[in-house]
Amino acid sequence: MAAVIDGKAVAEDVVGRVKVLAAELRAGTGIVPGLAVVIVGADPASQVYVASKGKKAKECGFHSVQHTLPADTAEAELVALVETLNADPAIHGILVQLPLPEHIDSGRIIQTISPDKDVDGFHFVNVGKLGTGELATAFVPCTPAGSMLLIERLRGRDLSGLNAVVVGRSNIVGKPMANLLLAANATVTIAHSRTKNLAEICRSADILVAAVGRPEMVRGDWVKQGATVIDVGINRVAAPEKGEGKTRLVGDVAYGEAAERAGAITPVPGGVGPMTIALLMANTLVSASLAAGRPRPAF
Ligand SMILES: Nc1nc(=O)c2c([nH]1)NC[C@@H]1CN(c3ccc(C(=O)N[C@@H](CCC(=O)O)C(=O)O)cc3)C=[N+]21
Repeated sequence: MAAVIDGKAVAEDVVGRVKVLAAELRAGTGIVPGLAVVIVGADPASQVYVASKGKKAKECGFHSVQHTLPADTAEAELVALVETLNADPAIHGILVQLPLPEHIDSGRIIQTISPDKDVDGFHFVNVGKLGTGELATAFVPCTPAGSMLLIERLRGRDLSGLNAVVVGRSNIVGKPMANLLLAANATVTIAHSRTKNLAEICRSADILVAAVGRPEMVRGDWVKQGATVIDVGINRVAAPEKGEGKTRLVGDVAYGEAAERAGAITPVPGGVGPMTIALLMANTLVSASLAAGRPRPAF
């Protein structure tokens, strides 16, 4: 049976370090890390995530602001808000919650965020740095960065000789995850919905990362004996066994089956999700430290 990777505990560990470093920064320079979260529209799931980001930022001793804009906000207005935040010296991290309403070009909004405040790591400058291995100065997207910290704790920082398979090719998770694994010397395959022999390719993985957004798509017999399985999926599905209209969260991996073969596996919830928020705090602390002219803290 697989060891369960306690993402919540590792996230608390990361947040604990952020708190200490934020207090040191404040004592040494008077600078308080500032995080601005922008949400457009009232999607209930998005509001829950945004609230937990604000709560965690306060817990870290950060200056935390939230801008909630109506769903019909014009693109130009959102651009103007981002430009104001870019120019605000009290703000070191800007996160515009995705997805945005259809009438707004999210690419344009992301590229408006100053690369120095792009704690999501979505700006071309940060994507390019990650792609060229300039990890020492990049902001790396929080979900892959958090997943990588979990992998590091289990398998070390050097993944030479190990096969890693990433299922999913999004700009937010799949592609940056593959780049991080490659930077750690793993042999990396990116698989996706059009891949032939998906099960067979997954079975070659010593490290299997599932980020497809399809509930329980990765089955137990896709998992190599002893593999490290990182489940990035968060899918809300009906749970009639809990009562009428009830739901539960499942990942992109069929957990019970996969746990019989994996060496270690992340649960959902309590795996990658808490790490995503912890790395957002870490990125904001890094940004504030750099703005203060201090060396970049490592996580
Ligand atoms: N610009 C942008 N950056 C993001 O990082 C971003 C975003 N937009 N849009 C939405 C997604 C989603 N996301 C999550 C973060 C934490 C949990 C999390 O903490 N989940 C917990 C609890 C889940 C629950 O109970 O609902 C867990 O997995 O244990 C989940 C999802 C960040 N996102």
